[in-house]
Amino acid sequence: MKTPGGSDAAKRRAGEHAADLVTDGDTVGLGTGSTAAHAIRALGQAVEDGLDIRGVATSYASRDLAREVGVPLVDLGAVERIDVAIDGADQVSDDLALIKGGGAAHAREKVVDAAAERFVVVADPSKEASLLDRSVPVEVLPDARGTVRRAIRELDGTPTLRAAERKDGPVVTDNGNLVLDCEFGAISDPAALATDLATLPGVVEHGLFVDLADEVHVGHADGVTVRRADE
Ligand SMILES: O=C[C@H](O)[C@H](O)[C@H](O)COP(=O)(O)O
Repeated sequence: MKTPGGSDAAKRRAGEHAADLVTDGDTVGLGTGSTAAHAIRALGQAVEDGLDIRGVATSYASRDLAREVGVPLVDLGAVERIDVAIDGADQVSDDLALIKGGGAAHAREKVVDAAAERFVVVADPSKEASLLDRSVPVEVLPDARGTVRRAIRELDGTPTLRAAERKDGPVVTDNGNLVLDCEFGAISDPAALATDLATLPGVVEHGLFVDLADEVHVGHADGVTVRRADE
């Protein structure tokens, strides 16, 4: 689930800074969420100014925004390689592990972000943490919600079915599935938890992104700081 907060100016600085990395001919992964949206808008402006790229959307929302601002799109199913992906995060740890999926887009985001030669995370300072401790979104097949809920409890997690805000009933993802937001407290070993979650039957994808981010661009009042995985 989304945590409210984070300055929009900081998100915009991060998004625009990351969009500057994109060069002519690139296939670009277009992340989902309020921070990635700033990057998509900046890319739309760059395309208007002559940049030649094609975008790969990670959700209906990023696809619609890309169309609105004039970023040419290609279907994920038609690409084998992505040059750079720009995507937001709900939380970023010191070692660049991420929690994503506040907008329930993490399944497609993970495919796109993992396929990118360069995966750039954009964030505001409210997303930074030494250890991940937010709830982990887990997308599940609708008929597996009960069995996965039980399995999450056996992993010492507390699952909550994500409810829709302007519709009765649960959130249904772009893929037609449901989301369990799973509380694990402070996650000392995200890689181990990621493996445990990935092996549960009925789990389509979870929102732990471990060893995927190449760099994180964090917007501040007076500029942008960049942290790299190889530093
Ligand atoms: O499912 C949504 C995505 O993982 C978003 O990238 C994430 O929730 C961050 O979104 P925002 O930039 O709006 O905080």
